[in-house]
Amino acid sequence: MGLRVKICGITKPEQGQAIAQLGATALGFICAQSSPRYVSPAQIATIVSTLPCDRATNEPLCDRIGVFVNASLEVLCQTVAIGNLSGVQLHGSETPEFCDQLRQQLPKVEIIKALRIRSESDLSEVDAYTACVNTLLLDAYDPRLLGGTGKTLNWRSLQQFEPACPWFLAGGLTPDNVLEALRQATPHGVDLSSGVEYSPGDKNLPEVARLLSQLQSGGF
Ligand SMILES: O=C(O)c1ccccc1NCC(=O)[C@H](O)[C@H](O)COP(=O)(O)O
Repeated sequence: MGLRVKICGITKPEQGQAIAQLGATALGFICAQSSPRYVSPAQIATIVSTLPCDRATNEPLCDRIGVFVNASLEVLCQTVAIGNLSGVQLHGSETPEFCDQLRQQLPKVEIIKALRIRSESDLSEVDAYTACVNTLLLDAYDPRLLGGTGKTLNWRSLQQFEPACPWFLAGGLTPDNVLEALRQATPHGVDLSSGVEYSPGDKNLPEVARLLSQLQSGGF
C-alpha cells in the first residue's frame, strides 16, 4: 500500500471535497473546541456527506478522522456516529487503558494515538500504546498549542524508528520539506495542517496539489 496522506483541520465542505479529489487518503476534523479549526459533529457530517463515495458501498473513499483532546468515551462514540468517522485521533493525555476501552466500544474504528515529542526520550512512551491502538502519530511539542503548530520534529532522530504498529509523521510538514523528511524517516503516512493552509482552517488547495505532486515525483 502507498503512503497515507492526511490533511488535517478541514472546516469547509468544498475544500474537503477538493482535497479528497486531489488524492489525499484521509481528512482530519478538529473536535477540540479550543482550536481555531474546530468543527462540530453536525459540520463534520455535512462535509463528509459531500465526499466522493465508493459505488458499491456508498461510503466515502477517503478516511475521515476526528481529532480529540481528552474527550469522554460518550463524546467520542457520539461524534463517530454523527460524523460518519472512520477513525479517531487522540491528541491529549489519553492512557493506554483508555485506548483499550475505546477499542472495545468502537472495534471497527481506527484508533490513532498522537504523541507530542519534545525530545528523543519521549519516544519511550510508544511501546505502551502499540498493542492497544491501530496507528500512532508523532507530532511536535509546543508549550501552548496542542496541534497545528507548524513546528518540525527532529527527523534524523527517527531514522531507526520502527514501532510495532503503523505510524504517521506530523509536525511542520510542507510541500517543500516533506521529501526531505521522508528521506530520513520511514512512516506509513504523513499528516499536514498549517503547511497547506492560508490561515487556520482555510486550506490552500494549490499547496495541497503541490504536496501530492511532490510525493508522486518522489515515488510515494
Ligand atoms: O490543528 C489543531 O488546531 C489541533 C488542535 C488540537 C489538537 C490537535 C490539533 N491538530 C492535530 C493535527 O493532526 C495536525 O495536523 C498536526 O498537529 C500537525 O500540524 P502542523 O504542524 O500544522 O502540520
